[in-house]
Amino acid sequence: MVAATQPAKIAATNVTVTFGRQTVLRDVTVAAAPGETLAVIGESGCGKTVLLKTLIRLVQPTRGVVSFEGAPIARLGERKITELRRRLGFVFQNAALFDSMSIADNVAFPLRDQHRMDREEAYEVVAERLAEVGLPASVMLKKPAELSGGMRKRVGLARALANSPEVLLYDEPTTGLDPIMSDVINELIMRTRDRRGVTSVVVTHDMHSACKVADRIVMLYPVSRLGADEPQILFDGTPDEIMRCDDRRVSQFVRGEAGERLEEMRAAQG
Ligand SMILES: Nc1ncnc2c1ncn2[C@@H]1O[C@H](COP(=O)(O)OP(=O)(O)OP(=O)(O)O)[C@@H](O)[C@H]1O
Repeated sequence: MVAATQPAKIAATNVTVTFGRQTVLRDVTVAAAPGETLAVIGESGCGKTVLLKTLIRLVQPTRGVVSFEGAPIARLGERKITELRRRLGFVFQNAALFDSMSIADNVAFPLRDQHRMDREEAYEVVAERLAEVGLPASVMLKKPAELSGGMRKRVGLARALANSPEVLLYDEPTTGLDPIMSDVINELIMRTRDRRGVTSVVVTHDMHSACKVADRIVMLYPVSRLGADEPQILFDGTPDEIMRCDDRRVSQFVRGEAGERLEEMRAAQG
């Protein structure tokens, strides 16, 4: 349930991010209410991952404010930001597991590193988290290379859940998976929201996944393709509304049509 009267759990307000001469985010405002699942969609390179990294201060905005429960995070010292990051879980695009560590040690990592749990205590939590993502305890002793891509993604989610975060940030959770395994991940995202009441931000270019898991969808467009006064957020609304959106750039993305990209390719080929 989305509580409209509470401040946003996590928000970026009028955020601009520039690397050298390239502006990747331009005056972007997005907010996730407590318990809400927000999907951020858009074509490759439009700045989705940069937005996610900005929300957890892995990238500093050139302008604008990122806030957590209404409080700007820019002024937090290193100790406070470490405390805040413990309240967030990050599910990386490629699962980002340590190859040389067992699955158990990968999932236990935040518990041992941040909570100073001993191995035995941490492994009890690990077994619970693995069960929560539908993996048997028998995977604990395996190495990441011994698992399928879908299993590794689930281990990545189990690790993000280790600290019982209040906010989960997912970077392309279904990329590279077959449709069945993608749906398993979608179901896990929804189940995690329902069971734990977490706020979620899901970056994806998988429209099916966005429509299934999200309460609200925000679509970004690459700054390089925009006019000087055009907003970078082309759409902000529900999955039902995006299906009826009459902005050609939005409907082409929703339907997976190449549109003017084909014309550009033909022009480049002469
Ligand atoms: N640290 C960085 N330094 C310089 N440029 C960067 C940095 N991080 C990202 N970029 C650039 O920002 C742009 C947006 O990248 P980003 O990874 O956010 O795209 P995306 O929308 O997530 O794409 P994809 O769907 O392909 O993952 C790209 O042109 C990328 O090269």
